[in-house]
Amino acid sequence: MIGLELVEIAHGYGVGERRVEVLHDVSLRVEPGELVALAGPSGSGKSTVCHLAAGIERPDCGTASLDGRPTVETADWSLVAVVPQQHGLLAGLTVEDNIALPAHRTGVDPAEALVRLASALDLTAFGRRSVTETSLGEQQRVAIARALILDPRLAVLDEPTGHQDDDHVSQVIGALADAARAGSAVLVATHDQRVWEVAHRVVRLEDGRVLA
Ligand SMILES: Nc1ncnc2c1ncn2[C@@H]1O[C@H](COP(=O)(O)OP(=O)(O)OP(=O)(O)O)[C@@H](O)[C@H]1O
Repeated sequence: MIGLELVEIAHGYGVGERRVEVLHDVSLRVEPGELVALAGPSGSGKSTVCHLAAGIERPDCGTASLDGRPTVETADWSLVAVVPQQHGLLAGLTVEDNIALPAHRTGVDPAEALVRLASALDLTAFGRRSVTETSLGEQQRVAIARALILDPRLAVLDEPTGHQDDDHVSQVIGALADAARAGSAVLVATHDQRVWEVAHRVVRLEDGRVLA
């Protein structure tokens, strides 16, 4: 078990008068097989929690760990995979090559998972197209497929339905629920009530604190 553990995290940005304290004493756990939604008003700190959970940043105080190991030391996408708000796709690559990138880097054959995820997320028709020739919603689904291609131990997704219409929201939610069923710990920062409805738990942040 174990999975993701954030323990008594405090985090902020800047120095001196420009210092902003963003998170205060945030503790949160996502077990393998669990889909947890992180809700809260704009500016409450959801993206900051995602960055720390995914190991993109190291917390000022407290710990962010996966199975007991700090996520900031985990560069392996089969362990921690992330969908940032800006998607982070490689512009020079096709849709398929972006999705398969974590597999290619680790020597895993992506063929079966690529077909499955492209179909589940309605990406099959333009797999060979450059990502620069796709819509923002399509790019977001490419980033989600890329995050899930190695069945990661932990997937962290920041507003993964933000650019989707209703049908594609259902597909994204289905893919995240499938990932959790397959054993991933899934943390989703989202304003989208449709994600809250399928999540095992909804954790609410306000002013950088977890509401009881
Ligand atoms: N690099 C940074 N430097 C300074 N302040 C920052 C930085 N990143 C975030 N902040 C501030 O931290 C607070 C929390 O931001 P964060 O992006 O985590 O919120 P959020 O809940 O994800 O918001 P949204 O729902 O609008 O995406 C905000 O007040 C934001 O202005």
